[in-house]
Amino acid sequence: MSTSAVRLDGLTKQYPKTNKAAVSNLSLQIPEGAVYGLLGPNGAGKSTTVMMLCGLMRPDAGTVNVLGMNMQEQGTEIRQKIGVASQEIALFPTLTAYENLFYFGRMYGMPGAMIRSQIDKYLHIFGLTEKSKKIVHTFSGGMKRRLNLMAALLHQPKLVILDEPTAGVDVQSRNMILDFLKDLKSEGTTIIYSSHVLEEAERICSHLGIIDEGTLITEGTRTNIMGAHPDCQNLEQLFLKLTGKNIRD
Ligand SMILES: Nc1ncnc2c1ncn2[C@@H]1O[C@H](COP(=O)(O)OP(=O)(O)OP(=O)(O)O)[C@@H](O)[C@H]1O
Repeated sequence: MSTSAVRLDGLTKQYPKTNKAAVSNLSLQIPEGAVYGLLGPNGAGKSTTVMMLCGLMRPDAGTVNVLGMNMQEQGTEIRQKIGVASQEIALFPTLTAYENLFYFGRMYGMPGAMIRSQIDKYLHIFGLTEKSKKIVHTFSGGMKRRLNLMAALLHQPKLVILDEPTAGVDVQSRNMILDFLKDLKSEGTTIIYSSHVLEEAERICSHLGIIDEGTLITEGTRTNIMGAHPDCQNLEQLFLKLTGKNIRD
């Protein structure tokens, strides 16, 4: 039996001055080594779930267990072992690419020599070696997105959480990012991937969890979920079948 990289039990969160929980009694398990697509329409509760999973937000009820540790008791340790690339680019625009990455390396508590070798490795993988001394605010959307991802990976986390990792990038950058994620999975890293781009989820995710209105409506391996709905030819059809066609605002 595979072990879980993440286990959420009965997670509930309601924001102040709202009349409905954003996440309601949500339980899910993410096996080690999975690429887990956390999918759902706008306002479904994905970001709220991810923030609780990263220890950035405290649930009203329920427990978060990451890499065998309890978030309430070992939050600091967990945060050092995970990598998070948020949808909002979290870089210093007036620093160079290299300076940005070095800053993140220091934040993770890595020794200087290790930071430098990791930076060199990732600059090469993501095709940014030539741009390492350029100021980030001169970068294209695709370059910023790749750098944002590199900053989340520098310390070789066992669990990587990516929120819309290809938002605003061109086809080439997207392809590079998705190929890289496949390689990362083959090295045994667990990846949580939250996105609205279902073709990408279809391409890279081994497991899916679909949430709507704060509740998990289906979860499992992609093959099993698709197999249970033979009337759906692709993930988009399945998604619309399970979450409906009403527009969410
Ligand atoms: N700070 C907040 N205060 C009040 N309500 C919030 C806050 N943040 C989110 N919500 C509400 O909580 C619910 C879940 O939002 P959340 O951002 O988690 O969904 P999401 O699935 O990530 O959506 P999207 O795909 O649009 O990013 C929504 O109804 C949203 O309006």
